[in-house]
Amino acid sequence: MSNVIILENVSKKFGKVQAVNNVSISIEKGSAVAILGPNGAGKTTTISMMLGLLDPNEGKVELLGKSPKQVAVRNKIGAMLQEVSVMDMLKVHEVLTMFRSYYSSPLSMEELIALTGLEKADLKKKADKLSGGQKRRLGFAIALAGNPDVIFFDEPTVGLDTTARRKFWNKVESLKEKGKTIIFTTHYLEEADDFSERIILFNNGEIIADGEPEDIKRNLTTRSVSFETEDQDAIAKMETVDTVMRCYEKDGVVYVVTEDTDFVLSELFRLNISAKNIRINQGRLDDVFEQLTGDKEEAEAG
Ligand SMILES: Nc1ncnc2c1ncn2[C@@H]1O[C@H](COP(=O)(O)OP(=O)(O)OP(=O)(O)O)[C@@H](O)[C@H]1O
Repeated sequence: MSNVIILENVSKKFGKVQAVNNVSISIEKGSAVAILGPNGAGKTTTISMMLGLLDPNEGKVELLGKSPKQVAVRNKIGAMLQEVSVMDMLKVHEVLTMFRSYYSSPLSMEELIALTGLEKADLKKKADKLSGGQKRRLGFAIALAGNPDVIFFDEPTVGLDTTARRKFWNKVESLKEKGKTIIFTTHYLEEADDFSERIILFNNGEIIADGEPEDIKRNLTTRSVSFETEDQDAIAKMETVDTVMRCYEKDGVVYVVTEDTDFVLSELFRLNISAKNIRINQGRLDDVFEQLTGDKEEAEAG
């Protein structure tokens, strides 16, 4: 399969801040990729370089085999970025007509409405009179105006309620089915897990994990054995077991964090700890994320 985006050893500095550090990424045509990471990890900077909106200090960026700045490339991409500034005095249908005119084979107004969930009544409103959710839909429609092959979304669902979020992702699913390549950043791990087949996890300007959501979860999260027990010494006993990383109690349940849940289970029986409701828990990606954010805050606090 061909790559639509290639970043080779790309770095970007803002003054002394190393926003992106020696990042290499190839993205295949037709894939849906989530760029995930805590605040300030370098996600927006990376997307901006993919789009040719920022120049890297080092490294090479190719979009559809060319420089992202070429008009022929721009004609085939669409982007919904965090700050949408549209001409406020214009009505929604005027904004869309204007954007459609920039492209050689734009989507029809009807298709744009159907794909983005804009209501017919919204079209007559002035852009600055739209609600937050409606503005997002307009941003979405602007991104799709040129019927792009590659679509970028930078935190597209921030501030949307659950229903609006679900509707947005249903629409994105339909774009995926049409074979579009989709790249999005998000803070919502659930979204990355549900709507991408690949997660690229950023931290401090570097890629710290890249793979299928399942693999990322398996590799980055730790598993645990949990159980309920009357045994007051259960934690002390389990802490002596090989492979156990830590033990703690929460809401009356003892958690034993380990990479080898089979071994911990056998030790639980060997040590004669009377336990009920025994479970094996796959760690959650949210925990990894919280840990990364926590590490960063600790580092910043000195
Ligand atoms: N124009 C700029 N000038 C100076 N520093 C910048 C600029 N843009 C980004 N940075 C810095 O570069 C780093 C990466 O920022 P970036 O916006 O790429 O992160 P992010 O992962 O998108 O974060 P968020 O999730 O908060 O949007 C941060 O330390 C940020 O403060």
